[in-house]
Amino acid sequence: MQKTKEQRVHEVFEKISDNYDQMNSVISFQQHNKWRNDTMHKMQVPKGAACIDVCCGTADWTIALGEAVGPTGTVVGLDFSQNMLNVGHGKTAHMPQIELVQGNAMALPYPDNSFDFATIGFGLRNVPDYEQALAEMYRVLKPGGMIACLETSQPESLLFKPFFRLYFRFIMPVFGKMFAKSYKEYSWLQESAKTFPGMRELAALFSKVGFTKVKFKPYSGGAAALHMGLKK
Ligand SMILES: C[S@@+](CC[C@H](N)C(=O)[O-])C[C@H]1O[C@@H](n2cnc3c(N)ncnc32)[C@H](O)[C@@H]1O
Repeated sequence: MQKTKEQRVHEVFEKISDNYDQMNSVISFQQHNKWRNDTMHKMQVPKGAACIDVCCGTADWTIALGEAVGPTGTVVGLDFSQNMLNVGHGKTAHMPQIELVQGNAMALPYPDNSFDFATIGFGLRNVPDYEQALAEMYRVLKPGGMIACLETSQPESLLFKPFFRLYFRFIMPVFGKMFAKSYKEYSWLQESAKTFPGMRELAALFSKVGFTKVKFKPYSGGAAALHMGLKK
């Protein structure tokens, strides 16, 4: 029987967890830290806030949120890959405000109106239904709560387009092979990036789910983009 997208993605991340952090720096040329720092600056997360970081992986964004909310706040990092979470546990043991939870982005195990901020970093393109995952984040946010999504995007400049296509098709999987001996797994990353909606299309999906004041910002020529919005 053919595997579903969800099963395939789960296998990929269970397998590459040990090398993920190192690979992430290499394939984004360290840019992912800059993108996240800029996003955190825009979010202005106050001390004491309640946050959820969906598809948290090895917990880098979860940690940034944990630092922002301080000891009086709470941050849930949620991911369906126990191996990715295990790497995250090692990095968050000294931060009691962080709880790492195994769960599915398609059905968040929290009541409506639970969080002030919901983030998803390079996770949305991996889920089987983007709209359902965004609707779940909308549901668990409190009214006035903020969503921030960092994801690969489609460069809009004609100059960049062919470069990105070549990079994703040929260069990124070779990095994968060199560092993680997982050529096949990293091919998945390029495959999912290729079919992910462009910035404007994704912004329209945010609005469709109910978010207001939807804004987006391209990073690195549109290799990635930040989308933000508020729950009514
Ligand atoms: C590319 S990693 C991103 C990790 C982290 N947010 C970061 O920026 O480094 C994508 C993560 O999404 C998780 N994931 C994919 N589909 C999921 C789902 N349906 N529910 C929960 N986690 C999921 C994977 O296990 C993986 O850890």
